[in-house]
Amino acid sequence: MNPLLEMHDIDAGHDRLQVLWQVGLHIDEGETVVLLGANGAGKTTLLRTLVGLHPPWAGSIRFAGEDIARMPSARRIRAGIAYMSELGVFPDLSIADNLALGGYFLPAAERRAQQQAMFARFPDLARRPRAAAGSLSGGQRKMLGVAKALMGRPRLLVMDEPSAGLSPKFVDEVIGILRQAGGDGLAMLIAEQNVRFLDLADRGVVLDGGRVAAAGPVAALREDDAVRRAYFGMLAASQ
Ligand SMILES: Nc1ncnc2c1ncn2[C@@H]1O[C@H](COP(=O)(O)OP(=O)(O)OP(=O)(O)O)[C@@H](O)[C@H]1O
Repeated sequence: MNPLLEMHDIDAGHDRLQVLWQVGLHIDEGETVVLLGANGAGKTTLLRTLVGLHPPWAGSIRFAGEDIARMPSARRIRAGIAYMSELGVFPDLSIADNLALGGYFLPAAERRAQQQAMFARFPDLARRPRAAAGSLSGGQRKMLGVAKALMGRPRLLVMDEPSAGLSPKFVDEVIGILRQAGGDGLAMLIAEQNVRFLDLADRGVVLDGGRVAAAGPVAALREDDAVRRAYFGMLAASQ
């Protein structure tokens, strides 16, 4: 199968501080990949580089066969890449307006149809569509973030720490929502510190100090002693 996304030899940083060192990553159509790493490992920098919010210093990014490394963010969205930042939603805007923003590039009729489809898929959001997103519970807010990202019918959904700030109960809820969001050929890249997200994944990539420390199918990663010691032990202990 041809990869949907291929990133090769990505170097990136902030001012003169290099954060990513020759990072490579690929995702096939419909595949879910979890990007694991401790605080400061470079996960957010890598995701922002992928979606066009942070220019890489070096390296290549191909999406659906096209070189997108210098493509502006707006065109990457139109090409099928949706990004859910750690914040996810605009808390002062209504649920309906958050969804409408997610479908900003769609023709009006399609945007309305997609909004109805999201309300049907996530009934919790349909109860009070005019309520501010900030009035939702933590889990529901993530649900809205996912629905907003799905509005534009992406081929790849990129998420930065969907579990951030959530209690274990809501983490379960978010994992359930993402399970529901998958399928239909949607690929997902999820940056996380919470190893429980590996349950969702086909493959994992472990970033350590801005370098890929390990990558492979989830089962193989769980068996990798170095990875277990460095991450799973530490992360399991932090749950
Ligand atoms: N805007 C910035 N200016 C300067 N340094 C930054 C900036 N953003 C991130 N960094 C630094 O880059 C490194 C990687 O940060 P990044 O946010 O990519 O890691 P992360 O793996 O997403 O961490 P976290 O899980 O804490 O969000 C860190 O050392 C961080 O201090």
